[in-house]
Amino acid sequence: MPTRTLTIATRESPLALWQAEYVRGALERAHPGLEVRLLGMTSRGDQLLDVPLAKVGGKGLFVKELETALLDGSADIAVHSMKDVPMEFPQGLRLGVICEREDPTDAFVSNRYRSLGDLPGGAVVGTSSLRRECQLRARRPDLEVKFLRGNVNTRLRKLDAGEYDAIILASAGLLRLGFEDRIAGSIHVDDSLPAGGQGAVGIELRSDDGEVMELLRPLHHEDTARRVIAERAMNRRLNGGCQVPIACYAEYVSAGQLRLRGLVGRPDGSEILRAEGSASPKDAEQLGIAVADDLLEQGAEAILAEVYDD
Ligand SMILES: NCc1[nH]cc(CCC(=O)O)c1CC(=O)O
Repeated sequence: MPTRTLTIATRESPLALWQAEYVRGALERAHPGLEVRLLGMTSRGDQLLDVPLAKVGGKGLFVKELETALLDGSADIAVHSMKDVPMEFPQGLRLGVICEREDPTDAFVSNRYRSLGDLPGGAVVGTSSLRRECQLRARRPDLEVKFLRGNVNTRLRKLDAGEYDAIILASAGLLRLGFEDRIAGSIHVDDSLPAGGQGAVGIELRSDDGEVMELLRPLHHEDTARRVIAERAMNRRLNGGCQVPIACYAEYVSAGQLRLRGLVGRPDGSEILRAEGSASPKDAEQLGIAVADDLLEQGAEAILAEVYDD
């Protein structure tokens, strides 16, 4: 007899379901007798497929419905891609654990070309991420960037239909869904700095649910968490998320030192501000704030204000 049932609220895209199943498997392995079930739901971010996310406004387009399910008790935890999770949580909810990070890079995906450098002038590259777009345009102003949204499977289908010469996606999503053979190459973080939290899965729960928090604890990965904390602190200071031209990436340069790199750019690639710093992992939060402050001193605010007003 199961001693307890735990319900996971999840979006229904293939990637979201993979992540929820991953958490279900890890929880059931850690706690024999625990029965975990999935509660699938559709988010606004999944419905609004024909508009850039920067325009539909509001952060948390992918998490709001899941949070409602937590607050009304129909689910116990919500599983998220950390890069889609807003910086602040609603009253009564909190981030419980962050799981071990998958490959954090962006991937170059094409049926005809091997790398960004291999693309001829005028080639059409699909992405709707302002972060990817600004870095791409800065490096290759001769390419055409074309709008591309939809879940990972939809985006691959659009590439295969010939609408694009190449597309850029997170490596993590492709790897998780078994599409590693579609990755022509992962783009070095120097050339496409990832979004904060990219490749990491996080679990949200009710703040007062100590019992569920205890169940989640074995899934926590401290090294990943320190990196993601630094990245999110930078994003929080800049008031940005996945839908703005902000990128950041933290990595260990040694066991005792975390390095964070961040950038803010104009979507057209005409200007990119960069900053970096390092600190002890225990000071991850302050590291993120320091790198953000450096970017603000360089004029990040003006760039971000233009993007929000557009
Ligand atoms: N914004 C959508 C989204 N959220 C998380 C991932 C990929 C998986 C991850 O970063 O953990 C993706 C797709 C993509 O950017 O290609």
